[in-house]
This record gives sequence, structure tokens and C-alpha cells, in this order.
Amino acid sequence: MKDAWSSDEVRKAEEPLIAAGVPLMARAAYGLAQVVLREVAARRARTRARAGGVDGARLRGSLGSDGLPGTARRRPPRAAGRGDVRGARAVLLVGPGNNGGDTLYAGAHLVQRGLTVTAVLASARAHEAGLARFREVGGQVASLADLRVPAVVEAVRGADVVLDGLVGVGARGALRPPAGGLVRALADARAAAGDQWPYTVAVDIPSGIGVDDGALPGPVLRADRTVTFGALKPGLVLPPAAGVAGAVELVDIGFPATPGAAPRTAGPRHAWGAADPAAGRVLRLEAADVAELWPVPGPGDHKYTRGVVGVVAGTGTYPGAAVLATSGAVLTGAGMVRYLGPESVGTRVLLARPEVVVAGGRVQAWVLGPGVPVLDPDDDGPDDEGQARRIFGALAAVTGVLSEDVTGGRVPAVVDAGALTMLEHRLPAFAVLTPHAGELAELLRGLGHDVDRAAVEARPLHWARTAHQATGATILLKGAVTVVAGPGDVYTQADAPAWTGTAGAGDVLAGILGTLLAGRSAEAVRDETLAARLAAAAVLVHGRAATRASAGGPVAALEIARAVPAVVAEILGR
Ligand SMILES: NC(=O)C1=CN([C@@H]2O[C@H](COP(=O)(O)OP(=O)(O)OC[C@H]3O[C@@H](n4cnc5c(N)ncnc54)[C@H](O)[C@@H]3O)[C@@H](O)[C@H]2O)[C@@H](O)CC1
Ligand SMILES: Nc1ncnc2c1ncn2[C@@H]1O[C@H](COP(=O)(O)OP(=O)(O)O)[C@@H](O)[C@H]1O
Ligand SMILES: [K+]
Repeated sequence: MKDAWSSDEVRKAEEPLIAAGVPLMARAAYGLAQVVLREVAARRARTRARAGGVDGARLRGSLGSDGLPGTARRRPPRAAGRGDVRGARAVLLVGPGNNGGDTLYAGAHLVQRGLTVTAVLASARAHEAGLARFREVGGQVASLADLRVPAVVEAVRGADVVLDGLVGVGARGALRPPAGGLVRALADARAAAGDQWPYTVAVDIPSGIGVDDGALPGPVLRADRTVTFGALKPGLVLPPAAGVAGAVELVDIGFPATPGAAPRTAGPRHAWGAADPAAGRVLRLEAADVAELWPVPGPGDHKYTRGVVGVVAGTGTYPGAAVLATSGAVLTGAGMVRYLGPESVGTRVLLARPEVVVAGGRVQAWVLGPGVPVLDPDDDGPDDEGQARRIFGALAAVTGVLSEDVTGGRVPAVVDAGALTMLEHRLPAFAVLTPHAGELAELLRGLGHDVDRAAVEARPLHWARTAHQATGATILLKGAVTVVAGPGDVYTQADAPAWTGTAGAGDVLAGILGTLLAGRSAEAVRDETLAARLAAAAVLVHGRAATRASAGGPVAALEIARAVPAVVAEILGR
């Protein structure tokens, strides 16, 4: 589990360590410099290999990037050989606070390793000791006020690497001038330059992101890599800011395992902090967490104890959604999958997945709505072939309304697509709504909020939380980074390649989550925070299945479902 610490938590963790004389900034700067040296060496090796000079094995050894944006790495930075980096040019963008201090000290290490380093001071003030150290070793210093923005942009363009050390966790709001103007110009230049841009490293955070909420309130220079200190910050894992952080790498400077825990004054460690039991943290599940959550069958289990998933999906116009949702559920390991819908669709489901039972009966979790048209009360709309009626019936077993009709008590549900327009009663947290940004905006408009898709995309966490509070349900907001907000912790998962944004991928996710909820149905009803964890687990499995099915290329939704068994086996370590 990766957990992100708010700027306040970071500050509180730093205080006792600083009081105890722990050299936090020295550790941060050293770790940062090692990453920069490693990456500069790797890029040079790549360039030489392209020119035909270096053997492939050495190249592979020095690259080793996981390549997924927003993915953190644990491996300590590899020391780069002197010859790999000598003569490379670095530009430091230096702000007035400790973030600039980290950057100047790191710059001093780079000078000592033979790089030509220029620090551009964006403010009249700069970290005094850091600046003195940088000058002492021979770093070049210029000020933004003297150089002006166009000259700085040119200097950056001509460099091998640029370090964004304008502001860190001490920043509030959009970057102000003159740093804001500089970053806007650099961001424009980067967008126009394509590949011809220096490797861009953000120091602690990309300057200008919302540290605690992941917002992008103003200009930000997109980083290839963010080297963050002590702990992840929410803005590095939450959309949209996660999208400008590049690969996130943590440098351990000696923070305790959880916020508020006793400080460690001993040497650094390389591990992610454990989850804090306190509610409302921003977390990201990893494979080991999913393995713990997974309902693995034992010798005493049979199909009914393992969980029956009921799927109400598809119509004659959209039969594929039914095939995809049932396939997702079957291949995730449901004890049984029941399909409820028009006969013509049921026939197609059976052709694709003969394991599905096309008949009603008791279920432990519902999947409602994929491929079912939106309900428009003012209009007869497209013929839903009885699906709305079936969904209303199933929802009664979720909300407990009309509970005399519900045999066997309340059960969890995945509420997707068309079913999102059929919510009449307050929902329990074990109902998981799975909208994309457009669907969430529509749901929120129905609740009286004046939002559109772009507004949701600008503040996904805020709107997911708002929808949770308004409906009671757990909200799984789909996107490149998927956010899950329920009554406890928030989860943010970035496990899938962009190829996953293809029609039907969401239907498969609904099926995967349905099986997980059915497998732990009674617990999810009892523990109001479990559905969100299971939802995040489903997103991780779906994303990894998409990665496997894609293998770097296009992916079809059904292939995501087909990749699920191997991904689950891998996660469970079998
Ligand atoms: N406290 C410590 O000893 C450590 C701090 N560390 C670094 O220090 C950073 C935090 O340092 P600070 O608290 O000094 O703050 P920052 O360096 O993040 O930035 C605060 C400075 O930026 C200015 N500022 C704030 N908002 C701005 C905006 N919107 N536009 C333009 N300028 C703005 C403020 O006037 C202030 O001078 C961390 O991100 C990390 O990089 C690390 O070195 C670890 C140890
Ligand atoms: N850029 C992207 N990167 C990674 N995953 C994405 C991206 N865009 C969309 N996805 C994922 O693809 C799926 C699309 O689901 P959805 O929008 O419901 O499509 P459909 O309704 O056609 O199945 C979701 O799981 C979403 O998180
Ligand atoms: K920064």
C-alpha cells in the first residue's frame, strides 16, 4: 500500500526530525542528485546506442524504467559512472524556500560529478546555505530578473536536464509571477518541442500543482520524473496533477512509517509507509494488498459459498455490454454468474460464455446497467426491453426499500451506465457507482450541482466525494487515474495503459468488481469501508489485465477479461 501525506502531515513529520538534528535537506538533495545522475547517464547511453556505440545488455541495465506514469519505484538509485555524465548541462529553476534549497544542494553534487550547472534564481531570495554551497563548488548563478524569461527558456532548451525547484509543499495556489510566467513559457516551449526537450525532474512536486488535492490551478511544467521526499503527496497520485508528475520516485529521508508515529532518527530506509488506520487518507493499493483482499476459495467452498453475481446488462441494441460484463465476472472467478435480460441477449451471452445461467434466483452481488439505455422520464426513449424494471427490482435488494420483496437480505451492487440514471433512494456504501467523468457530471447535475465533464475532470476527488456524500454510495470515478471515494480512505489507482480507453472496457470492470463484491458480500454489507477497497482492487486487476492484453499495443475490451485469470494467479503468487 502506498499512502500519500498531506503538506501538514509532512511538516509535522519534519519538525521532530529537524529538532533532533537529522540532516533532512542533505538527504533529500543527495537522493535527488543520484536520480538525476542515473537518468542523465541512461539517456546518454541510449543516445550512444542509437548511434550504434553501446551493447544492449548494458543499456537495458541502466534504463530499467517501469514506464508507467504515476508509478513509484522502490529501487535505490544506481550510481552513475563519472564518464557517463561528465559535460552534461543542467539548469536548476530555484525558488525562495527549502524546495529551492534542496535543488541547490543537489546542483552542487551535480557540479562535483562534472556537470555544467546553472541555477536560475526566480526570486530575490534563495536558500542561503544552499546557494553558498552551490557557488563554492563552482556552480553558475543567474537571476530570472536579469536573464528574463525568453533567455531562460533558451537555456533550458539547450540543457540535458532541468530541475524544477521553484516551490514544494510550502506553496499555496497557482504559481505567482514571476515564477508563474516562467513556468507558463517553459510549458508552452515543452509542448512545442516534442521529444527535443531536456529530461525534466520535479523536485518534491511539480511546482504549481495542488499538493493536497491534485488540482492544476495554474501553469505547471510537466515532469518526466518527480523525486519526492519522505512520503508521497496526494497531488502526485490524484488526477489531474498525477498526469504531470511523470514517474514518481521516493527518496527516504527518515520519516516514520505513518504520519504522527514516533520519528526515526536512524538512517534512511527504502519502503513505502504503511496505511494509516485513520479515515480519509489517500491510498494506492498494490498487488500484495489485492492478494490479501481476494476471496480465494478453500476446500470447503462450493459455487454458492463463493458468490453468485447477478448481471442486468445489455439490450438488443447493445448486446455486447452483456457479453463483456458477464465475461468479466466469470473470468474473475465467480461461483456462478446469472444473467437477467432480453432473451435475444441471453442467447448471445451463452454463446460467448456457456457458464452463465440465464435465469433469476438468489445472488450475492448485482452488476446493473452496462449497455442499458439512460432512463429519461420525459421521454419513452429507446426501448429498454424490461431492463429498467429488472434494475429497479435489483436495487430494492441493495437499498432495502421494499425489503419484503427481498429474500436473503441486502446485497452489494455495481451501478454502471444506464443504471446510474435509475437511482431513487439513498444508497448504502456497499453500492458502488462506476461513472466516468461525463456520467458523474450528469449524476451531479441531477443532484442540483452546476457541473460539466470538464469541471469533474478538473477536480475529480472533490466531485467524487460530493457524490458519495449526496448518494451514500461508494463512487468509483473512472479515468486514466481512477479515484474511489467512500466513507473511509480514498483510493487512486493508475494501473492501466491509455489503450484501455476503449468501448466496453468499463463493462468488463463492472463484471470484475461484481465478482469481488459477491465473494465478500456479507462482509461488504457489514463493513462500510470494504466496498471501496474491493473497488480499488478491481481497478488494479482490470488495469493489469489491460496492460497484459495490450502488451504495448491496442487492446480490445474482451481481451482484458481474458487476461484476468493470469493476472489474478500472478497476484496470488501461484
Ligand atoms: N523543512 C525541511 O527541512 C525540509 C524541506 N524539504 C523541502 O522543502 C520544501 C518545503 O519548503 P518550504 O516550506 O520552504 O516551502 P517551498 O520551498 O515549497 O515554497 C515556499 C516559498 O514559495 C513561495 N510561494 C508559496 N506559494 C507560492 C506561489 N503560489 N507562487 C509562487 N511562490 C510561492 C513562498 O513565498 C515561500 O517563500 C519541500 O517541498 C521540500 O522540497 C526537504 O528538503 C526536506 C527537508
Ligand atoms: N487514458 C486512459 N488510461 C487508462 N485507462 C483509461 C483511460 N481512459 C479510460 N480508461 C479506462 O477505461 C475504462 C473505460 O470505461 P468506460 O468509459 O465506462 O467505457 P465503456 O462504457 O465503453 O465500457 C475505465 O476502466 C477507465 O478507467
Ligand atoms: K518543485
